Amino acid sequence: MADAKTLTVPKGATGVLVFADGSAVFGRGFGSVGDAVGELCFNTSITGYQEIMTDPSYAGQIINFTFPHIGNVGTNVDDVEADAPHALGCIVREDVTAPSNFRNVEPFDQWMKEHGRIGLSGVDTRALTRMIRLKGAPNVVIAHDPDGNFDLATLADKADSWPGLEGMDLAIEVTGKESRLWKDGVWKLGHGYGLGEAGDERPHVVAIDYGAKNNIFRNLVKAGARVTVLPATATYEQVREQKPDGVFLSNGPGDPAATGEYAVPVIRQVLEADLPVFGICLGHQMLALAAGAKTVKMHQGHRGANHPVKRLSDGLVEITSMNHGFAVDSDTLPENVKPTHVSLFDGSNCGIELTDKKAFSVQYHPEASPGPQDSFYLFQRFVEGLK
Ligand SMILES: NC(=O)CC[C@H](N)C(=O)O
Repeated sequence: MADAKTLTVPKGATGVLVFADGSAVFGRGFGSVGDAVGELCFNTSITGYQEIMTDPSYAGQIINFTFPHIGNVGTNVDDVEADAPHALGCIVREDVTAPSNFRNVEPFDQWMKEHGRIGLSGVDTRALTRMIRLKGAPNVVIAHDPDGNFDLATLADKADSWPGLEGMDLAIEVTGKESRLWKDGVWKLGHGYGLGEAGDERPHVVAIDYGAKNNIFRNLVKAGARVTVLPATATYEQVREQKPDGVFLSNGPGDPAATGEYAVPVIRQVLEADLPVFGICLGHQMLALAAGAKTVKMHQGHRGANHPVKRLSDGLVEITSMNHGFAVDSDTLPENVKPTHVSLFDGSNCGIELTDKKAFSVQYHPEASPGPQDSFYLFQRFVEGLK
């Protein structure tokens, strides 16, 4: 690391990561040219970079991938969790090579450029990860310029003046603006996503989209539900108009406490009406807020595809996909909220159930994408409970 205020840009450096304290890490830029400010986090998944980059929960964040080879299978039109990438940029160890995969449609660096996302390669991503583990997730600027012209002091000031994710509501920015009927089922080689089962006899799930990953909706369809997606700002009356059999609360970016300002009152009304509820990640945090618990910002967060979680009912361990930087504070759970899952990495809360309602939620991502399939059963449990 070098001091951005005193050092010049090394020869050949076309990309840089600048920290609020003035330190900097140089490398080679790819994707879009320019700069972006956000929180730096690390993800330990070995596969699924396209799903990770398009997960709307990464809005406002820059991802440091610990796996060294990112981009080498290119990009395709299927492995997406939203229409476009939401992470602002990414940092990778090795330079992005020409894509080698039969499903490739567009090289990773070109895809990043097309969507205005900045990449930085040739960086010691393990050292960055260790730094995040020691000091917590920092606010940074990622910048790319083919001529290596960086005003490092200005970039450091930009990182310094960014307010950070705590208190930031980003769901409002990434949510779909219109209500829509969801159609796709889960992906099959040679068939794509196909259509879910037809017919209106299926239990109707109204899914509130705080920045949802598409694979959640695909899994709800696979589990036998008809899914209608409503924007994050939907009122209780709008939820009710859809005549739901159950309500799903999606994942999403930003601080749950900030997002909860408009979402939590609606969730409370849904609970009062005794509608069954299932929440994932941000949806989990907001169900907990609605029940009277509190959320906290984590030191480094959990992001990867191999996080062990213990199911408290029977001690079974699920290997899960995770992406969160806030957590439900277990010490604040009211009487009627039972913890159901706990992280085996740090003991943090990973699931709750309301004892007096048909409502449960998990902090992890049972839809995987990318990740293990141990927790698909939760979709089944929710949809079967609606019949
Ligand atoms: N994946 C998510 O829904 C993330 C929830 C929340 N934004 C967090 O970082 O904790």
